[in-house]
Amino acid sequence: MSTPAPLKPVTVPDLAQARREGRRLAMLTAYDAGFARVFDANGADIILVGDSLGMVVQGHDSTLPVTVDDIAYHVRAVAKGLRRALLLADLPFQADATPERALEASTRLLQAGAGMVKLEGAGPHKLAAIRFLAAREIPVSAHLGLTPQSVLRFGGYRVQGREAAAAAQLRADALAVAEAGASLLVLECVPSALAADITQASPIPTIGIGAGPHCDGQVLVLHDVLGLDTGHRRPKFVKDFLAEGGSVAGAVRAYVEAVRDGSFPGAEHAYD
Ligand SMILES: Nc1nc(=O)c2c([nH]1)NC[C@@H]1CN(c3ccc(C(=O)N[C@@H](CCC(=O)O)C(=O)O)cc3)CN21
Ligand SMILES: CC(C)C(=O)C(=O)O
Ligand SMILES: [Mg+2]
Repeated sequence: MSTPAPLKPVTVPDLAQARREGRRLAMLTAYDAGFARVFDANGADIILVGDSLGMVVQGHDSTLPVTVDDIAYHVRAVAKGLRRALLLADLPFQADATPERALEASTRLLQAGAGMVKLEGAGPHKLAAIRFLAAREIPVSAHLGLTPQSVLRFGGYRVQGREAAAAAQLRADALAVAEAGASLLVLECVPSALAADITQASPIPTIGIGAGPHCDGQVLVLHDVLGLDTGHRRPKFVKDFLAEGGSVAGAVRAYVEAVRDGSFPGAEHAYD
């Protein structure tokens, strides 16, 4: 019996380095130490404690009920399972309503074990929060396109950026979040051509979910990568990797491999 070789943990600068080297990033959500451990051991680069937990763990039909306490609880659990992957934590609904609230929530999440926080949108308050956090040594990921915390305004979970004006706004927002200091950008449910254009224009790496194959990485929710029925409508962009992987570990290996070699997402998982 030998102890496993020490793993080099994924750091924030590694994200930009991966993009420069053309290595795609594979990200998954996890909510507990058990899954986090298996995801980490099988190659996931980033583990997200997403506010999607409101839907897939708590059973709500939106992410709005999730609190900072909820995210912090799951961050503590997930952190115990990680050796290599970067731990990203969502700022839940209204935790980013003011820069001061965002700083307090983010500090708690970093102290609970996260390495970066993510917030949705690029409105004036959101850009101010990104700027405030980045200036205070808190790595930030932005999240644009279908931002689930905007579900009441959107009137449902709809593809974003289909019209020319909306696409131009999204492109401008992507540049603005990077300028404000974000180090990563999640693009959710946008047409593939728009995500490709934004990825090319963006100074920071992009991670797609329902954003086609031309992003610098991909993310899926744990339940979706394993084909679980969550009781909610199954989005077009998900793929059940358990079928081909044969086990949870095998599913993660298949997902990571497919992201790295560019075979996932296929045209059937994208919007045009
Ligand atoms: N299990 C799960 N997976 C997710 O990816 C996810 C969650 N839960 N909860 C939080 C948000 C909500 N998300 C969603 C939910 C529904 C659609 C959806 O039904 N999309 C339609 C688009 C219809 C259209 O405008 O054309 C689809 O058919 O894919 C997309 C993203 C993504 N996030
Ligand atoms: C789907 C991803 C990007 C997310 O924000 C979440 O899981 O909450
Ligand atoms: Mg989220």
